[in-house]
Amino acid sequence: MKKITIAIDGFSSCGKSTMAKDLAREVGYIYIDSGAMYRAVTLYSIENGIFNGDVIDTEKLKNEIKNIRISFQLNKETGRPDTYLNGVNVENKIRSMEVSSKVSPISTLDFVREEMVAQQQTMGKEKGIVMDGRDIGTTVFPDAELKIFVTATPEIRAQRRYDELKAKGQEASFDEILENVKQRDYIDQNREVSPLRKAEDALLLDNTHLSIEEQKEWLFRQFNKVSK
Ligand SMILES: Nc1ncnc2c1ncn2[C@@H]1O[C@H](COP(=O)(O)OP(=O)(O)O)[C@@H](O)[C@H]1O
Ligand SMILES: Nc1ccn([C@@H]2O[C@H](COP(=O)(O)OP(=O)(O)O)[C@@H](O)[C@H]2O)c(=O)n1
Repeated sequence: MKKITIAIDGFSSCGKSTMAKDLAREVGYIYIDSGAMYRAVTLYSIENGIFNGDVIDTEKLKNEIKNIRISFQLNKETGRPDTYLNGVNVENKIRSMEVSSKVSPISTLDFVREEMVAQQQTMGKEKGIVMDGRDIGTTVFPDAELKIFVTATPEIRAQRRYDELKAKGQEASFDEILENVKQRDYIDQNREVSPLRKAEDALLLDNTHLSIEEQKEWLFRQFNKVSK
């Protein structure tokens, strides 16, 4: 079976990484959560005085972007990759509401995107990779053999994220999450550089009424059609 590149894009919190991780594990591909990389840059910015309230010191971040090293390491307990920022495991910290509320503005910056896209393309050089995000099928891997664009209603997506945070024992407000999901969708779709949009050759999946199992089966069917 030939190795291919799989790009999964779409709106926030609809289940992209859930299905991407499952597929990667099953077929022995590398999985990369590109959103985790933008979240790590955001966490770095919060922790290093790049934010003054909501205002970003873009000059400072531009000077420091090359010092931000992001990597992934398999967590043996969860069987999934954890995100590391300059050698420190930040997997939990990058999922906080504070990071969620600041990540989309950081992701509009052209020099941040340039750096992340270059790293992502290096990770995918050998193919055999599943990457999820917002611009994977349009910008990072425009030649990917399989492209999926996932969507679901904002209310369902906010509910899924709410349930996830609650299950982890984290404080969460449904209304705050719904507002954040809608706000990020707006910024992600309307930014100048690589806005969130469906690549022309991507398959559309609305998983509002699909279970995790059903969407996984759907993705496997698409993979089997393309990788033969
Ligand atoms: N089809 C589904 N039905 C119900 N919950 C789902 C479904 N797909 C994913 N989830 C759950 O929704 C939450 C968000 O999924 P995730 O894969 O992190 O989304 P994304 O990567 O698109 O932000 C997770 O807790 C996940 O377990
Ligand atoms: N390829 C990507 C991936 C994420 N992002 C940005 O990073 C944010 C967080 O991505 P994510 O995948 O972790 O988002 P969730 O839907 O998982 O909450 C998005 O809202 C985008 O602003 C991006 O600009 N490009």
